[in-house]
Amino acid sequence: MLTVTIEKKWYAQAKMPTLENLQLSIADGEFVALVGPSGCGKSTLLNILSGLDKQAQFQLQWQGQTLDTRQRLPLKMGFMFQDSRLMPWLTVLDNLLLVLNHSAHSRELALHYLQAVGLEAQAHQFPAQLSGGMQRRVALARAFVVQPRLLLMDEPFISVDAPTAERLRHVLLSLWLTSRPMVLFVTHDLREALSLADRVLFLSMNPARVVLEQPIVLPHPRPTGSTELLQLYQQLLTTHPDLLSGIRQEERHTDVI
Ligand SMILES: Nc1ncnc2c1ncn2[C@@H]1O[C@H](COP(=O)(O)OP(=O)(O)OP(=O)(O)O)[C@@H](O)[C@H]1O
Repeated sequence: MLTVTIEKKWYAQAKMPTLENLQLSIADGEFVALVGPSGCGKSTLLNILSGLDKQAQFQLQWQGQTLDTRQRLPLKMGFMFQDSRLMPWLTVLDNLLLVLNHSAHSRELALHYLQAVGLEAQAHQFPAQLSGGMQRRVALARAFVVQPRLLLMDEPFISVDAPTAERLRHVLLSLWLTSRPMVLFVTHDLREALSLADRVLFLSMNPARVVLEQPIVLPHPRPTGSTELLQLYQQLLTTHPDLLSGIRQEERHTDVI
């Protein structure tokens, strides 16, 4: 179990803290989705966990032990961001080898993950030769090839069309079910959160706190258009209309785009 307690994160020019007294836990092998309105601090939270942001006051506990937050989290971590962030001058295979530091068996491992995302045949192509959806699959392979214990995902399927996003979620789930890292998955899209996660955490606006925690017990696969998932979605909107209104507006905005 990983527990993070953020006492305070206050950006220099801000009128109030972005995060305050925010606590969340992720069990070993658990997939947790984090939803909340734009600007509430989701990326800030991932930056703190990843070690990019060293200015926050926070505490980490891993397996009951308090960790020294001046050091990086002693867990192998993987990341996936809103854009695929592939190196354009490297082939698909070399993009994966880069994060493996060309260690022993790294080529074999990289090819294994490219096969897992259905891109073995594209190993020697460059990112620009691939579609946007394929580039996201390379980014997924790169996130998993390091065999992370904790995977931080910041809206990784934003701005791809709905069928491609559905396929990417399917690939993500098959990778996750094989190796079961802890996942913290940020999204604006409540249906996406419900389709992937074991548990969904809802954040309030600044200072952001976890205001609702929803376990999801539906079996996988859970397509975003399935009756069970839509029922759960509607039920949440009916039970927590105020809380979810900010998120729903953003979903509508995304639909329009
Ligand atoms: N480097 C920074 N300096 C000052 N303020 C910042 C900085 N980064 C983020 N902020 C502010 O902190 C708040 C939270 O930003 P953050 O990007 O974490 O939100 P978010 O929930 O991830 O938003 P979105 O869903 O739109 O990506 C926002 O008000 C933002 O303007």
